[in-house]
Amino acid sequence: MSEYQWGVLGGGQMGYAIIAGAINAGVLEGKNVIVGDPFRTKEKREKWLKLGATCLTKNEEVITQSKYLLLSVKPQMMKEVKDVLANMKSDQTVVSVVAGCSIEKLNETCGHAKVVRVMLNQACLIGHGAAVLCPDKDVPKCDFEMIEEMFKATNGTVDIVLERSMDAFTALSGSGIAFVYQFLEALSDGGVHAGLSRELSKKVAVQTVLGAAKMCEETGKHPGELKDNVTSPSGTTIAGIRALEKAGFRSAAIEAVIAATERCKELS
Ligand SMILES: NC(=O)C1=CN([C@@H]2O[C@H](COP(=O)(O)OP(=O)(O)OC[C@H]3O[C@@H](n4cnc5c(N)ncnc54)[C@H](OP(=O)(O)O)[C@@H]3O)[C@@H](O)[C@H]2O)C=CC1
Ligand SMILES: O=C(O)[C@@H]1CCC=N1
Repeated sequence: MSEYQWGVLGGGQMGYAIIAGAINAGVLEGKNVIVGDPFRTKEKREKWLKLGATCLTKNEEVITQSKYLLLSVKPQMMKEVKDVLANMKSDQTVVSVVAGCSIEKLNETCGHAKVVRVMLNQACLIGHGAAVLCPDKDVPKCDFEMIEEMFKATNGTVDIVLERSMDAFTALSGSGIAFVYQFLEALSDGGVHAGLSRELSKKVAVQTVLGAAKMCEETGKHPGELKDNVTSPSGTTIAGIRALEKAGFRSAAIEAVIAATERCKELS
């Protein structure tokens, strides 16, 4: 369990998912977390207080008191926080999840701090994220191991990758979970159209997606092979697959990842 102080700059969706996930997984304690955010709503502050974290509106105080700093502001907000980040010291490490923000840019912005770029998705809240880490060359081994341990506790997969692939991972993992949510919603809409109750349709759609993902993971088989196993000649599945193909389903999914990758490049 990390006894070091973790600072968070930007206590929104992703900052909360990462820290709450680590606390839930038992690798971090709320009392070691200090969050800098405007806290414009009472609800947001209360969510963090419930974790045992300290909430501050002065980012300077968060920076001076943190060994590790989770940078989780929106890319467009980087200019608002650059003055405080410039004061960071060489014994501090910034862990940035900011889409499209390169290690070079982080080094220019974060004073003398060491830098690790991370991408993942919000399922880290429940220990099922898909994380990729990209440490800068000068990150001390012990600091990187501490960070890696935290992300291993909150993600189903953790890989160390080259920085040039970060935009694609942002699309596949960070945004990809939303594409799956859309598919899930559409699947349960289909069930409702076929006469099922909304509640039961959603429940079965969720379990179906979960089951498909588990089958891919546990059998190690190609999704295409698993699909073939389901598809009886002249059966129901091939009728549905024909409809998906007619609507350009697979191409739409590919285009979604390409569009998100391109947008990530634009953000940088
Ligand atoms: N959302 C996701 O699933 C993922 C997001 N990311 C990345 O994480 C980052 C955060 O995204 P997300 O959590 O969705 O965004 P949010 O808007 O939910 O979180 C950003 C937070 O920063 C706060 N904030 C605004 N100005 C400041 C400031 N000057 N100092 C400190 N905090 C400030 C915002 O407050 P307020 O709302 O009041 O302005 C908000 O709470 C982004 O860079 C994104 O690319 C990466 C992977 C997945
Ligand atoms: O939509 C976004 O820009 C962020 C980055 C990845 C997921 N959400």
